[in-house]
Amino acid sequence: MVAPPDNDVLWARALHFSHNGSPALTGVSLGVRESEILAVTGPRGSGKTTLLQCLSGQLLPAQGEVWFNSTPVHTMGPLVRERLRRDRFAWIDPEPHLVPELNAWENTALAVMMRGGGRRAAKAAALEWLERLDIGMCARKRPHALLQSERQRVAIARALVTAPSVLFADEPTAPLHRADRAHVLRTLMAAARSHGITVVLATHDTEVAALADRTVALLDGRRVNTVHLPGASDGGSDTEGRAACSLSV
Ligand SMILES: Nc1ncnc2c1ncn2[C@@H]1O[C@H](COP(=O)(O)OP(=O)(O)OP(=O)(O)O)[C@@H](O)[C@H]1O
Repeated sequence: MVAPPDNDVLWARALHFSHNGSPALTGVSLGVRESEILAVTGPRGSGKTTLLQCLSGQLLPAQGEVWFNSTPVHTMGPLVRERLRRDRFAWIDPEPHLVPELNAWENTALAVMMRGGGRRAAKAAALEWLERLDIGMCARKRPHALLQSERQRVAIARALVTAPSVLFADEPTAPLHRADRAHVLRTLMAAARSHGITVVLATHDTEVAALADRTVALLDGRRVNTVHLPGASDGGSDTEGRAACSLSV
């Protein structure tokens, strides 16, 4: 077992995964650099979600390795992986999954309290993030009283409020309208950049992928190419440089 390169916060080698015998990933390798925003693109069924689930320790690959910093994730037991996900990672689904009995700020603050944060500080951080995502006025509403797009903003606030090391976002703006989508994405990306959060973003939308530093494309569970964005700078053998990008909230 060889440890990953130092500048990769996440690193995967030759991942294979099958869902009930049908292959979803067949030999995918990639590295994600610290504070990088990486878009994983590909058509429906190409393996994007499965790749994010393997990288985040939700699924164990049948073959291959996943490393977070210098820690092997693929050899961790379920409890250690769970703790890693809770303490260092965050996840945004295409559909918001909120606790129906809790209002918007409580749903958001829950992520902080699960990491051991106090209620008062958790509430303050939650309200700040809801405000930043333009849903401060919904803070006391329960999920059933919110629009789908508002619920998704709450889910995004909940993911950002803990300033995770890595944010996995699986089609995070799928339930939003076009205008909403751009604003929420820019907020998400700007927050990630200002807090140094590494983002792995699954999307089949080229406009969304264009906001990332780098794109990795999948087709039928394999990597097919890498798009270099204008401004990518380094020229080594692995030339997937980081594009200059300035976004503000
Ligand atoms: N729980 C599951 N059970 C069986 N097959 C699955 C399951 N999840 C995914 N698959 C299959 O694995 C393959 C990869 O699916 P995956 O969801 O990772 O792709 P994707 O690129 O994220 O697709 P989408 O954009 O539709 O979410 C597909 O063929 C899919 O049908």
